[in-house]
Amino acid sequence: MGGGRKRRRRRDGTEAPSIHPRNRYAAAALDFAALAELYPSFRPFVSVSERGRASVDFTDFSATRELTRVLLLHDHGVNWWIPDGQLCPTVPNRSNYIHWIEDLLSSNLIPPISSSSGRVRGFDIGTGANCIYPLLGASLLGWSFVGSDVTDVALEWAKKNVESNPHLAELIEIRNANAVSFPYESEAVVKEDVSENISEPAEDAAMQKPSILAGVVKESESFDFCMCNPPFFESIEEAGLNPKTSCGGTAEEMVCPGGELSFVTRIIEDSVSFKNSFRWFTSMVGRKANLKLLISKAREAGASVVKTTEFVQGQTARWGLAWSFIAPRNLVVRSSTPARNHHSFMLQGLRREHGAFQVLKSTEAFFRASDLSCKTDTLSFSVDVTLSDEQAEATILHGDDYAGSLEDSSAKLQSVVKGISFRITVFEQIPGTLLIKGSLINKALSGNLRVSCDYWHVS
Ligand SMILES: C[S@@+](CC[C@H](N)C(=O)[O-])C[C@H]1O[C@@H](n2cnc3c(N)ncnc32)[C@H](O)[C@@H]1O
Repeated sequence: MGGGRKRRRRRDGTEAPSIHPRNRYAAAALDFAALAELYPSFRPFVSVSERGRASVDFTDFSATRELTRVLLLHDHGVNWWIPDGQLCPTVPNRSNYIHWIEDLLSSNLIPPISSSSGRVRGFDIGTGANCIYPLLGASLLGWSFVGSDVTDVALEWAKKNVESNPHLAELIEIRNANAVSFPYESEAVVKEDVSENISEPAEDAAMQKPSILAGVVKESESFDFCMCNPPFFESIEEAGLNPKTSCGGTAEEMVCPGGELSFVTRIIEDSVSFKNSFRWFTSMVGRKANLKLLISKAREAGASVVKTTEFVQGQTARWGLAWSFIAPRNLVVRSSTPARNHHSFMLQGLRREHGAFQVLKSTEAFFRASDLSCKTDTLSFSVDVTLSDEQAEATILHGDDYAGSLEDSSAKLQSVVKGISFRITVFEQIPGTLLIKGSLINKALSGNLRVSCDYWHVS
């Protein structure tokens, strides 16, 4: 629907995160006019400019909700509704988190948990009235879910949204985390970390805090993953207010004492008791400063693997944090090239305490093993990798993503395939965190070739 999406760059020149390539909204912008044509109830919310451009007023909650409703129905076959004021999810944004989990599950880094059946099973902490992650995960990928929440309205409407979809109903169970409320044991740790920001007395709040995993997950249960879009904010004023959109969201949905740092810290603390019951623990995180703190907390808690990503989320940055306690399956360096014009590789099994130098040497060794020529500069911590003309031609011309016939593409590309080389640079950010960047040396090729690297921290 509509025109293609362009890759965006930030002011500092780094590439902004892009929509997940498997996201069904990755290829083209939403075509509001076409949706309005198909769904009369959506028509009043679409205005058309003099130039014929259809748009939706995202500051209008009713418009945002109707768009979500028609997208879920049209693209996912899901019947859905929420009452006024409840948090209204943006379907393309929420889909990115689902696909990231799909990537985590399909990676070989850690083995499946022994009790996993054929069907992927997830736990959505704070599923909300909208129940969006279970509905998307079940309809897109056939996953089964337990979705938990604590408010009456969320529990009632999440159940309604499941029941309105008999084809998915068997896959989704909604649980009340309030039913197992008890004082939270590790409050001292949370209080210490966030005390400056807490807006109400932490001890009172602790006495009322419902459980997150403890007591909600049953004893013999196991899950492939948990996910969470936590209440990000410490006060409703802070939640307030993106004037550019109206996605609703009540105080119960958006706010908790200590904000997301406290909430995700509690998930991390709970995860220690459930280390053998979940393959991956994950959460969304709204602030980069919190992401760094939470990475450290996951490591301190003994996670064997910690992984992060950045999500495309409109104007707002959001991150994904994943951790696992399961021992990594293999200690190897391996490549993964889903499309030949996207040259990506993954460094696995490097010990966490390995510094930039060892990572640089592993990178070099990986490319040498693939018969590529490498020049390492230990002063700038970079390795320049050059493909022979034959390797370059094979890389580009057989790219799965390349549009057009092989003959056409061959003619077009002969002039540009010579001399592909790219530079991998290893940066030490905060101690214990390495950033590995791949960039093309010949910028003229950037339309045809992408280089990326994931570095898996393993302790
Ligand atoms: C930001 S909303 C997310 C809703 C939905 N998952 C989404 O992405 O739109 C956070 C949800 O967490 C719920 N919540 C708060 N504390 C919880 C707890 N201890 N266990 C489960 N859910 C909780 C809130 O009621 C709210 O519905």
